[in-house]
Amino acid sequence: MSLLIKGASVLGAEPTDVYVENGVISAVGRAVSAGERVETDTVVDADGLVLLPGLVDLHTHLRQPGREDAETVSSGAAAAAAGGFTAVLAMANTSPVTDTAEAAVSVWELGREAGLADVFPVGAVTKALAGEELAELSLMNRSRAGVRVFSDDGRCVSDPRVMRRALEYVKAFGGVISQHSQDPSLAPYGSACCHEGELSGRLGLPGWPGVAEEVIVARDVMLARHTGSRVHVAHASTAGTVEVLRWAKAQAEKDGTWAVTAEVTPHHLLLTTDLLAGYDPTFKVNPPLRPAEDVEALRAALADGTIDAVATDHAPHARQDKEHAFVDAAFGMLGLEEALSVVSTVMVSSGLMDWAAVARAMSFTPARIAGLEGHGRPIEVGEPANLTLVDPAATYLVDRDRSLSLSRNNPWHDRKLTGRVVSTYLRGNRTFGG
Ligand SMILES: NC(=O)N[C@@H](CC(=O)O)C(=O)O
Ligand SMILES: [Zn+2]
Ligand SMILES: [Zn+2]
Repeated sequence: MSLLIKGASVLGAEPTDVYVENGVISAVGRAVSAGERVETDTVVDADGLVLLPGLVDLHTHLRQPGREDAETVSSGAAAAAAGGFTAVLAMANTSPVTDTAEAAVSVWELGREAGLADVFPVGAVTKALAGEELAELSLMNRSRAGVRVFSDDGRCVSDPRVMRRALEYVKAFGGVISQHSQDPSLAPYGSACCHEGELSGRLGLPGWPGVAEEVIVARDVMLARHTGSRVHVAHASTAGTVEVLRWAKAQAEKDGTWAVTAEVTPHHLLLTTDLLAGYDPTFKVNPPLRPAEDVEALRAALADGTIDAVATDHAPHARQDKEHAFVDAAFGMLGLEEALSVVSTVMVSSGLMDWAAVARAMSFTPARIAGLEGHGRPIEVGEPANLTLVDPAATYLVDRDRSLSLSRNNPWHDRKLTGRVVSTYLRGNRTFGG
């Protein structure tokens, strides 16, 4: 099995050829197609296209087990491949929760069977996400699924004593706690359903102030420093969080004994709270969409590296859970298929980031944070051919009905985006596109 990708701009640099044999990159350079290696099973003309390392999503919700009507591991992996992802981390808030080694291995195996993207289960921090007793962190880590990222996402590990113990525990095997930062006494789950501000008052919706995120981020970086461990801030959404991160990263660098990393979602990079004026539950998400000042701060933080990664927080929901009055609808929106296009539109077209920076934020760094092998690797000889081809000039209108996800809660429907995934390869096998 061999594949020749001709004339691709690797990470936005001068066009070159990439030759793949048996799932591994075997040559890179302009001479490849001119030389002796013309006998290739598949030749892909990549003129005008950008070649990136396969994207890695630190934050995906697949709904298997429990809500296979909203998403399965297989449908989610198909959506991931369509979005240019070759690896996704599947959050633990399934039913039952991924809080045992058996549950983690089962998700991992479903991913293997689907064969469309590598699916790495995230383990719960606490049993049943109840926030009280630590889950089987070490057993999940030592299982075949090799879990390194733990999160109660959907819920905050709000008890500081539990968070401290979790950080101490994962330190032993180089794990990381990904925190859904929401102080439930400042922003009660379920009821606080949009950004607290002038608009929430006018709409009569109970709000969730930015400080409910910021106090947890501030607390957690101090706990990470105290324990000498690693914390990852999931879906950062406010300018205040960015300020705390800036300070904390400078301290962590000085100390060299602990670490804090952070992700931002595509929707928090583009959408603002005023979309809620129409009461459309598609835009109901946790953390909520914020005002334009926060969006600006998040873009700047991603561009300067204060925020390390883009992660989708792909959160599929069945129609019957979304089609309700705003206050009663489920939280969450789809994200896998359009993530690269949103980043391209918001960050690349504006000149805030180049393609090398996109590769860092959507592949190299997330793979490093999650401790993945074989993903987020440079496009070099000997590396696994996990690759994504992007047409940087393609402009298209998003159509939610063309999605490979089983759900339709797509916030990008009818929006014009620039930059589109053309094809995705997992170890040299095409998992999406032509
Ligand atoms: N983001 C959301 O609004 N919802 C997520 C949970 C979460 O990420 O907090 C979900 O599981 O649906
Ligand atoms: Zn969350
Ligand atoms: Zn989430």
